[in-house]
Amino acid sequence: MAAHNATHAPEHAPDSVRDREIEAEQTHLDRVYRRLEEKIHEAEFLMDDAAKRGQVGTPGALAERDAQVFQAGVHLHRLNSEYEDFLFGRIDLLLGKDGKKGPDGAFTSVEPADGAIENNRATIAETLHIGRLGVLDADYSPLVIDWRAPAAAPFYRATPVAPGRVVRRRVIRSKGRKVLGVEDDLMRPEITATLDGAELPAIGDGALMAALGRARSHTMRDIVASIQAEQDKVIRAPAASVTEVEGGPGTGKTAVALHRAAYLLYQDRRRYAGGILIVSPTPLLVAYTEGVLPSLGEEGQVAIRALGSLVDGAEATAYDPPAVARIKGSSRMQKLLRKAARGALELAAPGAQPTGPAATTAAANGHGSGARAGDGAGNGNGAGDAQLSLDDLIGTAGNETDGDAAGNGSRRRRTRGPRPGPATPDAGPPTHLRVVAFGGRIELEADELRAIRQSALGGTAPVNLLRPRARRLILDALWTKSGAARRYTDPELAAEAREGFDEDITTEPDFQEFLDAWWPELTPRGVLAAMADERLLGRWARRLLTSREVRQLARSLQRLDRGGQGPLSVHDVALLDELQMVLGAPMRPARPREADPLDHLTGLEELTTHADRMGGGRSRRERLEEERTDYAHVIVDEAQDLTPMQWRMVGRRGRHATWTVVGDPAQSSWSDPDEAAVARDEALGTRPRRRFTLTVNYRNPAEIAELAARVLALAMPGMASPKAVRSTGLEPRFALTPDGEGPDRSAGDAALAQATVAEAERLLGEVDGTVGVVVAMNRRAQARRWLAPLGDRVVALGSLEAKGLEYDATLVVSPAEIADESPAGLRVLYVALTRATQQLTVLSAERDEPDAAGVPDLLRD
Ligand SMILES: Nc1ncnc2c1ncn2[C@@H]1O[C@H](COP(=O)(O)OP(=O)(O)OP(=O)(O)O)[C@@H](O)[C@H]1O
Repeated sequence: MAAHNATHAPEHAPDSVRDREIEAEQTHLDRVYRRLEEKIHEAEFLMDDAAKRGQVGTPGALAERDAQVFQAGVHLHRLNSEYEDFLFGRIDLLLGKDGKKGPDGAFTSVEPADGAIENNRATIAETLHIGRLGVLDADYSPLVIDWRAPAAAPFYRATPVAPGRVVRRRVIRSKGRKVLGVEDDLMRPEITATLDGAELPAIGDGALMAALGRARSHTMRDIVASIQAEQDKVIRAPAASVTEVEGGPGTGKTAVALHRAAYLLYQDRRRYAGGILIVSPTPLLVAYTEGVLPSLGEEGQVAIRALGSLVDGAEATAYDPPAVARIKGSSRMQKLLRKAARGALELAAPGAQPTGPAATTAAANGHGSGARAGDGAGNGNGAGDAQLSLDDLIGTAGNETDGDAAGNGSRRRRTRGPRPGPATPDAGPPTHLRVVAFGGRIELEADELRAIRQSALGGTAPVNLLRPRARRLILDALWTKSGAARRYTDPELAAEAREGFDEDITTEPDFQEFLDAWWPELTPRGVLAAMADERLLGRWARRLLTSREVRQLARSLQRLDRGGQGPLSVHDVALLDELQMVLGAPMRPARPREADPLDHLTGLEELTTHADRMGGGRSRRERLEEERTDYAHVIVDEAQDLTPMQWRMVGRRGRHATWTVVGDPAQSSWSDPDEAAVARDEALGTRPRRRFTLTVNYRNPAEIAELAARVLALAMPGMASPKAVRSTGLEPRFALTPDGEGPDRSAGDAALAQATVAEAERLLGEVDGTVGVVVAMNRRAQARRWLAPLGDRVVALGSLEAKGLEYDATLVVSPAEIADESPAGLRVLYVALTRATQQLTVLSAERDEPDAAGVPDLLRD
């Protein structure tokens, strides 16, 4: 049921009635604030009392005290927060069918009692006020119902078709403690209802329209006062599975996703506090939306992260052209990265931790080891032939030899030349290992070392975690070559001798250096940097990428230095995450994923809980961070844009999670949706799925939606566009600019700049709020320069950056340029055309082939 005809806006009531109704709501709000003040005093007393009780008591009592302090603190913090509209709704209801009340004091029945309406007349039996938090009066009657409580559901769900008990739904607008206005929707316009003997009046034009008409700012507002029925179903859907939501532009997918997070926290705070991750496509969308949850009273409980900052220490700042993005996002990268990680081992330095030099030479003093080995083999049992003397231990790199050191059996550390610094890729890994033991040399040559490496790499375990296995294989090989095993008939003695042998070798710093160089600890950034070498990449990418793709990929990675430092793209970040898995050691977030609610409480920052004190010295924050490499619920916004590699990255964060996935295939900027669908299925696993579709466009006026639908028909023939909920009577405007692609490109650009600025200025004069100017990605920087003088109400955006955002007015510059950017260009253009809440201007260059009216070819009927 479409929301725009789901509510009946009432006739205008006279001002005196309006004033009286506002006055009535003011009286209620005053009562609520008086009660809140009482609650604040109670909370303060509780905290004071708890602090006085100090450290005394049993562990159980202390834990209980901590819990009390925590609860009181959270409550206090919330009550003290300045909400613009703490109380925002009211429903007037008929008597319930069974007359039963729930724990919040409200009737539970959805349906009215038989006989509640007679001859189209009825009496209001219950009035509920809805707010951001529940507040009970001293006698436990509900003063305000939390918007997420079951009793509040009819506020969102009731429609004239299925009104249930609701007669009138009212949205109350307030600022601080002052009620500013009310907007009513009648769910049963055909009946005359009375409240306390007086007829129930209806005020205003309907809450939804009032909300939609407001000017947009740089941050998104919550929609708690006007959530529509189809949206409410998604918000309150059970969390036990995967909730998939599709809907066109402006249908409220992002808004619904955010409100769902708040709802889940309300439903099961113990499970979800700090454990919900919202993945957003861009930092711009994160910045736009991150104020919504705090406005719903959920400060610091949900991690909202952009795809480019999901990984420890990485922050995407660079942009990959579509062809490169396509390679990096493709699931072929999985295999390629595994090969690259294994291949990087051969390079000694790329990917190696830059700690410690590679062992290109080595010598050991052998004292401790020789003595110990001797003790073990000789002393105890007189097995004279067991004189193990580990004299020297040498690893060599390249063609460097250590004949002297090996030959003279010196027990002193040799004097060396300057030790090598951190290994460079050119140095290569050591190719020999030489140990002098039992007075003779034991050597492992290049092919033997290679065979050992191959054998160690045989499994699927992470490369860095295979090092101990490789070390063991080396020791086995050295022991076998020493022939020592043959000298022992007694297995116990043999084992003892072997133990001594191993210990002597492994405690030598030079052996450690050899290992560091031969099996370096690889880092994701290092491996990525190694892939910038086209020749190596070509080897690793055999049968996976074409030679053209190899060239494109290698070039794009050349913006990183050898350690892998340098600007990363959003696609590189997913590769780093994959490499982290291939190499081993789980990623940790750089920043805390969630703020500890305790930190927000004035005066409580210093407080430690009993659990903290018992927690082995780790802070509460540290424990929370550790717990949250895996989330309890993952919400993916703009899911249509995730590449296969990004799905893998996000999937790893929700292995045990339930999911909410919202998106619109028609807005996908990823070129191969089928490949992404496979990766998405893998990430979501076999959990049952619940699907919802949102059908009403709350953002664009019908005039703009209609124009965008023409591009939708080209981009995704047959796909239905959502129904616009309102119309402004303002048709989109078409403007022309001289061609930007002529022989003198700079002259063309100057003309484009002039036209862009002029149109943006015109729009600034037309709307109160923001103006978004959308250009092709490669014009981003240019457009920012052009528009900088116009102030911060104007924002210049590359086409891919516009995702999810909205502006009062939008200027789309050269649709053809945007559409030609990538194979998904038409869908990206569809996104650009659906950003405006009020006015749209399309500026064409010659490339757009505009007609006489200035309408570009792509947008003609
Ligand atoms: N029930 C509602 N009441 C008031 N405003 C609403 C409602 N639903 C959505 N909106 C508003 O409509 C606009 C579009 O919502 P939102 O950005 O969530 O849509 P979307 O489906 O994510 O769009 P897109 O796919 O284009 O990113 C926002 O300004 C949002 O606040």
